[in-house]
Amino acid sequence: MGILEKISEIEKEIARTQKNKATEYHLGLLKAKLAKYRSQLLEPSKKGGDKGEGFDVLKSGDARVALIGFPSVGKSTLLSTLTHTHSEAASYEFTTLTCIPGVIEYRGANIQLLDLPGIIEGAAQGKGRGRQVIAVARTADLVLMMLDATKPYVHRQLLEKELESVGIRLNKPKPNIYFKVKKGGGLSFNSTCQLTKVDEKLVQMILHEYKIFNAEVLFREDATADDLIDVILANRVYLPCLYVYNKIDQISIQEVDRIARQPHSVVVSCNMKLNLDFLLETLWEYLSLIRVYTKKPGQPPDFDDGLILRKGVTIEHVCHSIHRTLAAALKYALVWGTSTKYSPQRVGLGHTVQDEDVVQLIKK
Ligand SMILES: Nc1nc2c(ncn2[C@@H]2O[C@H](COP(=O)(O)OP(=O)(O)OP(=O)(O)O)[C@@H](O)[C@H]2O)c(=O)[nH]1
Repeated sequence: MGILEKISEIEKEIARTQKNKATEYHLGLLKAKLAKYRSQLLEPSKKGGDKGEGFDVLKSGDARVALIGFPSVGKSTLLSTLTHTHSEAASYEFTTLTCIPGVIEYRGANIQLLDLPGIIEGAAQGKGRGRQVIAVARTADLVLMMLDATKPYVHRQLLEKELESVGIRLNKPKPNIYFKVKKGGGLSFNSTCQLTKVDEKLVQMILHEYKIFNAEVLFREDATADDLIDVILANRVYLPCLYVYNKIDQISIQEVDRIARQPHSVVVSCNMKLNLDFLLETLWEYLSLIRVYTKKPGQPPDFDDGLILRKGVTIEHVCHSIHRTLAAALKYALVWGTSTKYSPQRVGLGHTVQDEDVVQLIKK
């Protein structure tokens, strides 16, 4: 019997067992067993055959959100409330074993939401499956860090540290440092502003640490040594992060108010369905999604089937998202909406569209 089957057996038995004084020990034992098997699943297998089991989830939909958080913060509850994929929620820890893709359908977009197992401390060092958790997070467009509003702030710091140590940078732009390894000529070091955190010597020492002796380095901002290292390693992932504080039904209104005012933070209660609309709106905003509607000549726009795109895209992207040959065949486009001065306006491939624009494509 595989671990997953053993777990499901125990789960069934727990569900069958009535909760009372007489069954207390039995239940306790079952839960302990369950926890043991579940923690085994969290460890990397020696045979190296644990690649599957829910972690290789295909990227689908218009955007992908990695849900990250400690056990029992309410991730499963959030998933089952917002998506159509059911994930078992329970009052004990480590309910979520596999990474179950749930899809949020919002404003016509499919936002893939991945429910990852609660990260444990030290996950970045390769302990348990935390490593894979982080691998999934790296492929996401956004990290949704779920926190328990009743728990201390240190939880958030721990998670941030975990992500940080595997090279994930949250809500931080890529350091504005130009860096290029050269074949010869030593180090050419320059900056366009005053540097208060590093100097040439430090930069040189860091580079030597990576066995780089010839390079061109240009600081375009007052960056730190850590920023430089990020640029040298070049394998960092810069992701927006939304902190979602759940269980606000358990804390005072003053506390809710204080948390809600923190940057990148949304307060919710999954159980009581409080503020979930605002969470979805914020998610949409953070993912930079827009909707563009197409219209055939002489017909009303198709508002049921919009195109889901990212902020900043042009008519060319609109064409590509319909058919790859369309851009080459385009004569011009007519656009109605906030991106134009008047509606309709005749525009070319380079025109940037905005949310809710209506586009009519005229072919040559
Ligand atoms: N008071 C309160 N409890 C909540 C809320 N949301 C979830 N819970 C409870 O928190 C417990 C854990 O919820 P889950 O959704 O299983 O948490 P999880 O993060 O998926 O936990 P793991 O699967 O162990 O990682 C359950 O008993 C939920 O009923 C909420 O908004 N308020």
